[in-house]
Parts: sequence; structure tokens; C-alpha cells
Amino acid sequence: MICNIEDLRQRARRRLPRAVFEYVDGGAEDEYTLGANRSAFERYLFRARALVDVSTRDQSTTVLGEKLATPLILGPTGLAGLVAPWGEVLAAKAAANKGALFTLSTMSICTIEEVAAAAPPPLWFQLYVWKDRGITRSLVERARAAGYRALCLTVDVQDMGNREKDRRNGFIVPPRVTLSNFLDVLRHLGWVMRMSRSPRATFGNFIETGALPKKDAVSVAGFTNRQFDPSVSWKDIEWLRSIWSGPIVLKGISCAEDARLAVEHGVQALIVSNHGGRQLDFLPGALDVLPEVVDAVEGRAEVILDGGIRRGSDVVKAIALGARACMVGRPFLYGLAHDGQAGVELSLDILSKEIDRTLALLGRPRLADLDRSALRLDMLHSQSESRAPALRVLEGARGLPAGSATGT
Ligand SMILES: Cc1cc2nc3c(=O)[nH]c(=O)nc-3n(C[C@H](O)[C@H](O)[C@H](O)COP(=O)(O)O)c2cc1C
Ligand SMILES: CCCCC(=O)C(=O)O
Repeated sequence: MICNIEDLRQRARRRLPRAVFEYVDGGAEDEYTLGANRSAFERYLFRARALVDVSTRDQSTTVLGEKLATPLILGPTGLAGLVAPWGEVLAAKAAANKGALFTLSTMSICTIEEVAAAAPPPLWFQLYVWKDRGITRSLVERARAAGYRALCLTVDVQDMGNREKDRRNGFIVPPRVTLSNFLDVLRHLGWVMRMSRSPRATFGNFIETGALPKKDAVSVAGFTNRQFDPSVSWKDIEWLRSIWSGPIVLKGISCAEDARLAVEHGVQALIVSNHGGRQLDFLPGALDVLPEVVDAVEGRAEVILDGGIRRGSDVVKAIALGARACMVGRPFLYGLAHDGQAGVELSLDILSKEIDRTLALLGRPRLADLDRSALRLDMLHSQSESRAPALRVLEGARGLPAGSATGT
């Protein structure tokens, strides 16, 4: 039975070849930050009010003026089209059906145009700046022509994170059958059959540019480190402004100084994020950085929380701490692996139902009713005592180390 996002994760684990699952599920180095993204939510407890009329609940909101039925944004995820054929198109359609927002990664399998043709607006386009600024400019122009509403510049991939699982698995694009993954591929013939319906198994946006290697498969880190520009700095925001007239969103802010600089550079929204624990390990959990950023921004830009959302109550906590909405990555990819578009819709339904129930039980029927008084800030749990009892029991029963029940 699928009750929650962790159930979807277990389905994804079974359905995907090991290398694809670990690419999605894993993090950088010791995966401290991956775990901290989860444990940060366990540190915050609620402060509920009783006898409030909660018969009408409303979790709708706006993000950069776009009306959303639920405060959820599907984050940009490179290679989502390896999780299911046409993965990005399916996820974008699911988001539209559920009144959430979809962000297309520069590094997607489906192209900017394919996604825009299949899914109604609003869509955001996530940009990685390539050393070849001609390619970068053409991505931005294509996104504008296709009607994407905002440009989401990711600022935390100066060098690809050290994901040791990908290295051990020999994860390459396009994927290949080798001696070492042969048995695993055999066990996942369903995925192989499904992927035969995929339009391609490489980065769709670069087919015409000549940037993709002609014959060889590439490791994600090898390819991106050759192409992404590590010299990108604040002055490039001005350059982006000159080629993009819509809103600019910065993804990957993790301290007050950068939040202030972002506002000074006229950025309309910023995303507090550590890239889902896939980049710099030993950054704190995203939620733990949120109050500092919200306070620094002082309402001059919208703040979005990204990383570790696995429950609707997580979303409610982030909004109580000042986030406008939350971005999710792995939760919808697990759904995509489980059952394509229907699986993504299921992941969104699970989260929005949990948000709705949490709002009722908290005695705060609308998102606008949430503020820091919805949380027990006087009872912040320390990291060591933060494991929820149910998770400790689960781990104990399975003889697993602490953290494993949440994949941390
Ligand atoms: C498989 C995968 C691919 C990702 N690719 C990108 C990407 O291309 N661009 C980007 O800005 N972030 C990327 N991210 C990070 C997500 O946008 C998001 O920050 C992260 O998944 C949030 O954490 P969560 O998975 O716990 O929700 C990726 C994440 C995953 C899991
Ligand atoms: C596939 C290119 C890199 C995507 C990315 O940013 C990530 O895997 O986190």
C-alpha cells in the first residue's frame, strides 16, 4: 500500500536499475547534508490551536504572481527522462493538473520546446551557465520563445558534487549495459522496455549545439565540469537581465549575505537550497537556514524552501518560518518511477492531503494563518534527539543504523 512518499521511494527502488535509483536518491560524499535536510524538520514541533473553525481550508497561494492550488513547485531535475520515458513532459503535465508549478532543468532529456508544447503554463526554466555564452544565450532565448515564465539560475554547482555512488556504479549518459551492471539490468527489463519509448537517452537541449560528445557516453560530472562556467559571479546577473526580461530566481542560497546581495541585484525570488544534499556536504539542513534568509530578505523578494520535503507537515513548517512555497525534487521522481504521470500526481496528492490535514489539526485553516507562532520555537530539538520515535522503532525493527529509515 502506498500511504506516503517513503512508500513511493521503495517502489522506485524496486523499479529502477540500481545506478538510476542511486543517481536520484543519493547525495554528496558522507551524505550529511542529505540527512540534515530531513532531520531539520524533526527539530521543529507544532503549537496547535483548538476550537478554531477549520471547516474551510485553503492551501492555495501565489508565487511570482502565478496562482497555485498548492504551495508546491517541482524542482529542476536533470535526466528525469531516465526515470521514465518522457519523464519531464509527464511531470510537467502532472504539475499542471494538480495546480503546482514545474521547473525544467537545463540538463533534461526532453527539450525546452517539447515540454512547453505538452504542458500548459506556468513553467519555469532552470539555467546552468555554460562556458560557451552563445549556448547559454540560446537556451534563454528558447525558454522565452517557448513561454517559460521565470528563469531559475542555479548557483551551487561551481563544480559537480562528489557523488560516490554514481562513480561506483559507473553511471554514464547515455546509460550502457556493461559486465558489472548486466545482472541488474536483467532484473529491470521492465525499465529497459519502457525506456525504448523514450525520445532519447541524453541531454535533449544540446543535440543541435554540437556540445554533446558524438560517440562516447559521458559521466555527469565529467561532462558538466567541462561545460559549466565556474567563473559565474554577481555581475553575470546583470548580463542575464540584458537577455531575459522576466523574473529571475536564484536557486542555491544558503546564508544571509547572499540573500541580501540577491535582493540588491533585483532578484524576484530566491530558493534556500543545498541542492538536495548533492553538492557541498556539511551545509546545514535547508530548513535550518530558512529563518536567517527570510530575516535578511525582509519581504523584498519571495523565499522558497527546497530540500528534504517528504511530508505535508514539512511544507507547513517551512511556510510558518516564512517560505512562500516549497520545492520538491526526489518525491516526484519516486512517483515518476512508480507510475509515470499518475505517480507524480500521486506524490502531489499525498503531500497536499497531508498539508490540508495539518492545517486543520493546527487550527490554521489558511496558509496566510501560518507564522512562527505555529511552531514551538522554545522547544527546538537538538540534532541528536531529533529522530521521530516511529522512525527509531522502524530502524530498530529492521536492525538498521539511525537515519536509514528516511534514506539519510
Ligand atoms: C536526480 C536529481 C537531479 C537534479 N538535477 C538538478 C538540476 O538539473 N538543476 C538543479 O538546479 N537542481 C537539480 N537537482 C536538485 C533539485 O532541484 C532540488 O534542489 C533537490 O532535489 C531538493 O531536494 P529533495 O530531493 O530532498 O526535494 C536535482 C536533484 C535530483 C534528485
Ligand atoms: C545531470 C546534470 C546535473 C544535474 C544536477 O544538478 C544534479 O544531478 O543534481
